[in-house]
Amino acid sequence: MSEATTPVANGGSTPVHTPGGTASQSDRHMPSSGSKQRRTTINASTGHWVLGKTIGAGSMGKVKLAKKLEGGEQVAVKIVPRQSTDDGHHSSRDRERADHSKEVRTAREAAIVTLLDHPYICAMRDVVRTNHHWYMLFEYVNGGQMLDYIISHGRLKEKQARKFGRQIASALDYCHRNSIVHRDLKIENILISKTGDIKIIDFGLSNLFSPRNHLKTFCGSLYFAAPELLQARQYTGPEVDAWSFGIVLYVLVCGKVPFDDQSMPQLHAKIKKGLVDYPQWLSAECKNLISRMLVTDPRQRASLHEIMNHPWMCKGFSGPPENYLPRREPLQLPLDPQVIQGMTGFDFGSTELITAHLTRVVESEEYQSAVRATAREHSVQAPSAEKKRGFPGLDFYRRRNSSSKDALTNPSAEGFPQLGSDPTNAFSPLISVYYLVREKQERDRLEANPGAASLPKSPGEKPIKVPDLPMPEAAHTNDASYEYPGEKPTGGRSRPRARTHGEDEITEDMNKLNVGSPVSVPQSPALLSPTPLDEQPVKKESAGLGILRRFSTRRHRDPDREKNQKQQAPTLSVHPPGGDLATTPQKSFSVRRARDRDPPLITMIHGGSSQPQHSELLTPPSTGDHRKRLSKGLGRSTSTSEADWRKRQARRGLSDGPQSAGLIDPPLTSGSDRSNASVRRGLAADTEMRDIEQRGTSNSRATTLRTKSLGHARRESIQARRARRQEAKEASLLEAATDGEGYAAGSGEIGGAVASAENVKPVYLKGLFSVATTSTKPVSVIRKDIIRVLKQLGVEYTEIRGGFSCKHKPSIDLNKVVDNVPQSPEMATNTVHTPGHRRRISFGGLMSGGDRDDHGANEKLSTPKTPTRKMENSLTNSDASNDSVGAGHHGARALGDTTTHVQSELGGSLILNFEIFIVKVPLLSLHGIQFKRLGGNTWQYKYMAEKILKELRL
Ligand SMILES: Nc1ncnc2c1ncn2[C@@H]1O[C@H](COP(=O)(O)OP(=O)(O)OP(=O)(O)O)[C@@H](O)[C@H]1O
Repeated sequence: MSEATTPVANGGSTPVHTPGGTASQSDRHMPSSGSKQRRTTINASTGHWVLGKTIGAGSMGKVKLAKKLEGGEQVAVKIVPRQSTDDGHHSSRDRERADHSKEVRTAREAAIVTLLDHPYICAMRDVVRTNHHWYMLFEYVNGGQMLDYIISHGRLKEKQARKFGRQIASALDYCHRNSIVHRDLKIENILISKTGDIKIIDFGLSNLFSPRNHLKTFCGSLYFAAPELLQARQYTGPEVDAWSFGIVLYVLVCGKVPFDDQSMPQLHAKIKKGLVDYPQWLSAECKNLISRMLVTDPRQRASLHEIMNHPWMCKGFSGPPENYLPRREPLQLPLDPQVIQGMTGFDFGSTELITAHLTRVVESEEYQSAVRATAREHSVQAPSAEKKRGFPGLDFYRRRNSSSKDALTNPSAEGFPQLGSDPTNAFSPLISVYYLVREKQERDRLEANPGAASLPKSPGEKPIKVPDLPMPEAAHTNDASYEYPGEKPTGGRSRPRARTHGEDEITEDMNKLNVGSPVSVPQSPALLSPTPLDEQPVKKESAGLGILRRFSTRRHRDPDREKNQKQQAPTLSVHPPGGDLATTPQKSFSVRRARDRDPPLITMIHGGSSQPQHSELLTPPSTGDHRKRLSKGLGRSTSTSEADWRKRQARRGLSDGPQSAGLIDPPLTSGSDRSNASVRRGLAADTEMRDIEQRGTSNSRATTLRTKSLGHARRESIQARRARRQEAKEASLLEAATDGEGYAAGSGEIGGAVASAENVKPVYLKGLFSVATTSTKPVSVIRKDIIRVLKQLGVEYTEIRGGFSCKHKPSIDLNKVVDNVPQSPEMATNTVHTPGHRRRISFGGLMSGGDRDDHGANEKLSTPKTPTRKMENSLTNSDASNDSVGAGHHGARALGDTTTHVQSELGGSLILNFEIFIVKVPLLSLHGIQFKRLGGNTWQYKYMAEKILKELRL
């Protein structure tokens, strides 16, 4: 039913509330009932946005590009359907529960992210909730995913990894000091901006934490999940992010995940044991840091503070990364009622309750003694720099940083300030949110009136008018928990992502503080009232499978539930992207629906023991000087992101921003990274070659790669002049062809689109290319090569502006083979029906639907017994997918074996949708190719990208 025909509270006559303002009411005039029209515009408080092409998809929904009518600003819109469309597969109760869970998670993500202001966290611009959807408008991050980066480059040099690592640390520290834990940090949730800086996305599993309480929701992706999660232990919060960060760092520097196994139980066991294999090329410092992060005992694990101060992190920099926390003073009474008003979207209860409880916290002896202690500390140290980092002690840095030996041996807690001891940082969620709301209001105020003075110093000042954040109707039940009740049900996501074995039960801080009774909070934040938008519910689309999501033990753990799941699971099908622009009045958008409507046939790519498997596939070709040269932008000390952020801050007049001298990463001066570079390069190259040989991708590949890395530079020097001449010619043409975001005139699908330089999109990603992805060949040759390789690999493609829209689809209907599949998925081998190429390609477990213990022969066609199961290797909410797990059904003890469910979505995950763009690398006389995954399994995608690159021989 279209939204226009669904009577909703507040209908079109009531202003739509958003965190950023009030949306316009024009949506109420959208087409009426039964219309198949899909939304093409969004009216939000920030303006009118025209939806463009789909740029990503996850388990919550799809992400589309949108352009502002006024001014052309672009944003990424995460479109989250509010009603599950798993018709016939779930009982209505299950569906309701799932929808409710999804609702509160989305509301929480919106509520949290809208308050954050950090250069390395993807900012939310606006949010609109309609009858059927949430539209979350984020800043558009157009540099691709970190995953793509790793695929193109393989493992990173430590210096490059350090840059990213510092940015991740900065963002996490900022979150943690605001009482927010991300809980789903993984390589896929790290995007790269056009300036080469990271942006963390997807706070859908984030939550508030209290240093004095515990969470117990089991969520995240298995490969990145901390051992305590697998053991169903309660946790405070930051420590699980620290573990995930350790995994991410390992992936960055090693090009593979540290814990991997085809067998789910084995994988669980490996994670719990925490035995990590460190490649020999890794520096001792890097190894030490990762080993401090991947400590199975969370109490012994490095805190963010230790991580940020670790010698490896600080190498070449003047100190730990900046965390961009604004300067804060301890709270004093009276509280600002306007700020309190802004906290009502946060599940803390009414304004009266919030005021009462916050007052109690501020008056509590614990808070007051923390204030006194902090004041004492600050009085004996240089205040500004340390405070800006949120760290209390300068001598502490000196101590930790003065001796790498010290830092390498001491446990995390020793000598480090503990979260919760600083009245301005993570003392309690209530206090953190108070600061965040106040700072957000201040930013809004300064944006609206750039000349305005900074924060009002007293609550007596005239309050700033901010929009209300009313609760959604579905969310007015609650208890004294910071964890939304929606933690219980899993969430009706098209692909459940949040996995939990329990519900967090954080008792309100005041209990622990002895200042009063627990806060009674309403259920979930409501950011918006519904507005009558007419639209087709966005259908599910498979994409964004976690890098780790490919296993499941569920069917082996509980046959009954397995059967149940099979019955309930959606049939194998690929849904068209419902939100695409079939009816858009904006002719300027791309229409790319056909690829998603194709039948759910699977092209079975071959597997074989000789083929690369999972994480090993991440190991890249070796790189040479050429790559080094190309990559030199990565070590920039002050990123454009930071610069942008600073500019914003400066505009706002927030002098306490990150612009403080000395706090920003200085230019890299240390030669230590370079000193052993050649040795390490050699080692790395050798190791890579060994890897390549071991995994059987053929010696010729190794040779090719090695030759390429050396030969490419030579070739380039010869061809450089010619290319430069070409470049000048092309430059004028490029400008006109840069709109590769779906706003191109006409359909956006153009024959022979990249036949000439005219359609080549220049990218300013210097440093984000490697030998494997760049070439001095003319565009026309690259285009022909790509077409040749795509045909050779049986990839369907359509030429689009600047590149190719590709689909690699199954050629076998899994429904027909479902009963014949062997149990063993991990050595899945399938036959590729590609003309002239019978290849053996292993999905490396991506087809896994069961564990290894009962697997069959390697060469068998291996697909999950239940084709509709997801192959994700994510952890599943106890309530997710209507499967209770953990204590409720199997007992927490058995969590390791029972809580990770098969969540197959074969149809979606085996159909790869991706794009290849031929791009121009400015100044370097090169063209590069960029991959972008739109949907399908990560590993399959990774393999395909590697395969194409290899065959292209750029
Ligand atoms: N701000 C953005 N700019 C550009 N692309 C984005 C942005 N946000 C998301 N995407 C793309 O959309 C994909 C899905 O986004 P996101 O991870 O937020 O969705 P999700 O449904 O929560 O995913 P998951 O299944 O991992 O939980 C991302 O992997 C990315 O490719």
